[in-house]
Order: sequence, then structure tokens, then C-alpha cells
Amino acid sequence: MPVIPPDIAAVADYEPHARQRLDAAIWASITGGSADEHTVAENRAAFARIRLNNRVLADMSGAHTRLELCGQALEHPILLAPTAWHRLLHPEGEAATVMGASAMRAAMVVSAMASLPLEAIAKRATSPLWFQLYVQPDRAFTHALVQRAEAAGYGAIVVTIDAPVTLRNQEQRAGFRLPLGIEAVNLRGAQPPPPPKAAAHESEVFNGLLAGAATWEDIAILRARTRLPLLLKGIMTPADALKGIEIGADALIVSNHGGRVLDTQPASIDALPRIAEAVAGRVPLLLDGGIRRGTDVLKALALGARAVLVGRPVLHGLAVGGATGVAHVLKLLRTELEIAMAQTGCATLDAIGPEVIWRP
Ligand SMILES: Cc1cc2nc3c(=O)[nH]c(=O)nc-3n(C[C@H](O)[C@H](O)[C@H](O)COP(=O)(O)O)c2cc1C
Ligand SMILES: CCCCCCC(=O)C(=O)O
Repeated sequence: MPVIPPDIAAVADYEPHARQRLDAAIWASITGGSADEHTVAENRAAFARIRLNNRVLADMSGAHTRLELCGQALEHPILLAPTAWHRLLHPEGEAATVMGASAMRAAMVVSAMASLPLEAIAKRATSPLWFQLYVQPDRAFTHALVQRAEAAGYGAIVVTIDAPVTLRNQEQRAGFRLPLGIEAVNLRGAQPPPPPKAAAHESEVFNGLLAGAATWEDIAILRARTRLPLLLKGIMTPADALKGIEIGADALIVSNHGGRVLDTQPASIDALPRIAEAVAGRVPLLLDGGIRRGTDVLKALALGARAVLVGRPVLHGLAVGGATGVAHVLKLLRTELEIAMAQTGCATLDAIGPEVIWRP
């Protein structure tokens, strides 16, 4: 049984312990963002800028954090964001993560790039599991993968739409390579993308990397093919949010991919209010990027999100303490959320509204 280091009082305290345990290139790969990492920093800075109003003497009897989302009853609004290759961080990989998530009754979004078979992960789950999809250049394979997730009992499909190409300089400088024996096992057997047609002087982005990239047309096809709720992850503008609703998405995830895609995008929490205004309650919004405190969860809910997802802190917990570390990270966040609800006089998630945000 791994012991949680005694100096851990908040999720950020896991970070130095995880760094100590991990190879430097793996650390760079999970911590890093895109290019100069302005958006990574901004995701945190934006939460810190938002101020809260306290409310005193509220009746908190019967207080709870339960909610319903995409047809599923959840104990609390803190989900595990999809993240690739958990065996990089712990020998049991996603099997440990899902046990930690289940212990805290947290819904987990399993990455298309998971390092264990999606069926094996599902067998260990006792809390809701959703499957995250990257549309593969091999579309027949993509649709078969969705069917596998349906058959294994996943409760929703989350299509990530913001990362057809990325620029990860910290990862490149550290020379990150997947170690032998760790791979995205669920993508085995997909036809590789067509070889780049570009000659040396031509664009390897337009003629190579983007070959087979998804478009809105693919989302419409997926919508028609799955009976599961379909979520789009990577929405950062009202225009894309409205397009997603038009195409039949059941929920939208406001996300800049933890600052790992387009550097100098705004913080996801800063993008949320305008998207919430445009969406006007037609579909639920979720948010990720920089959630490190229960007060961050409360702020996201106050500004229009129904739930949040957490990325890196879960990976830090996994690296330090396996399933126990994951469960502890979730427990810390949930307890902090409950404290923040008590201090702002909100007995339920529905009671968390814009008035908890302090305005000058
Ligand atoms: C190491 C790592 C791997 C990730 N892998 C995926 C992935 O496979 N699919 C995906 O949609 N998002 C992926 N993401 C993005 C997360 O789902 C999420 O958007 C982001 O981590 C949220 O920000 P946070 O880390 O500040 O909580 C990854 C993020 C990290 C840090
Ligand atoms: C071309 C993008 C590959 C990304 C693999 C996993 C992921 O999403 C990440 O952020 O890392």
C-alpha cells in the first residue's frame, strides 16, 4: 500500500513528489504545454484573479454535491480528464487510475491513447466511464472503436476536436520518446495515415500532418452512428459552441487542452462566460484547464459550467501513490469544494450562481 507523503495538504503538493519519481523527459511531457506555455500559466493565473463573495449563517442542512449529467447520476462534479498513456506514470496504468476514481465515485474519461485496453479498464470501474475519441485517419477503424466502447459499457463518447496538430517545445527539448512496451493499445490495427506528400520545400503541416484530420462532417457522422451522448472537447469560442449544438452534441467541454495546443489562447475559465451566454442552457457545459482547488471548481460552476475535469493533478497522484494517490487527489478537491460551498452559502450545486463571484 503506497504511503501518501505526510507533507501533502493540497493537490499542488503532489507535483514536486511526482517530479522526483519520474524520468525528466516524461515529466516534461506531462507538465509541458504548447510553445512558450503562456496558456498553461494563464489557466492558473485566471482562476487566481477571480475573487469570491462569502455568505454567512446559511442553512446547510441536507447539503450535497450530487448532479445529473448526460443521463448519469454523479456524486460530485469533478471528473477525470482524458490523459494518454498512464503506464508512463505507474506500472498498473489506467487500471490504478480507474480504481482510484471509483473509490471516490468520480466519473473518468478514458483517453483514446490509454495504455491498457478499454475493456480491461471498464472491468475495474464501479463509477461512470466515458470514452474519449480522436478521430483517426482510418474512419472505419474510428467507428469500430466507438462500437467497442459502447459494447464495453462506456456511458458517453467525448470527441476531442482541438488537437489535430500540436507544438510541444518543452517535450521536444527534453527528447521525450514513448518507452518500449508503452503504446496506445486501443489504436493498434488502425491504417496509418497516408505518407506525407510534401517535398522538402513544401508544407509538412498542410500536406502531411493534417492528412485525414477530422472536420465537422465527421462529427455529424459520429452523431448519427452512436446512441451514446456525444460531447465535444476543445470548445473555446461561442461560434464553435453553437456549431456543436447545431450538429447535435449533447454537451460541450470548454477546454484549451491544458494549454497544450494553441499557445496564447485565453484561459478556459475566461472563455467560459461568453460561451455560456451564447449557449443559454441548451446543453450542459463542462470546463477543464487549471483546476487545482475546490474554489476553482466553485468558480467554474458559478460562471456557467455544470462540471469540471482535472488533468495533470490526477497524473501526479497516480505517479506518487497509484490508485490511492488518484483517490486522494479527488478527495482533496471534493472536500475543498464542499468547504467553498459552505463558505459561500451554497447547499447544492444549483445554488452556485454568479453572485458568488465578487465584482468591483
Ligand atoms: C499528459 C497529458 C496527456 C493528455 N492526453 C489527452 C488525451 O489523450 N486526450 C485528450 O482529449 N486530452 C488530453 N489531455 C488534455 C486533458 O484532457 C485536459 O484537457 C487538460 O489536462 C486539462 O488541464 P489541466 O491539466 O490543467 O487540468 C492531456 C493532458 C495532459 C497533461
Ligand atoms: C497530435 C496530438 C497527440 C496528443 C496525444 C495525447 C494528448 O492529447 C496530449 O495532450 O498529450
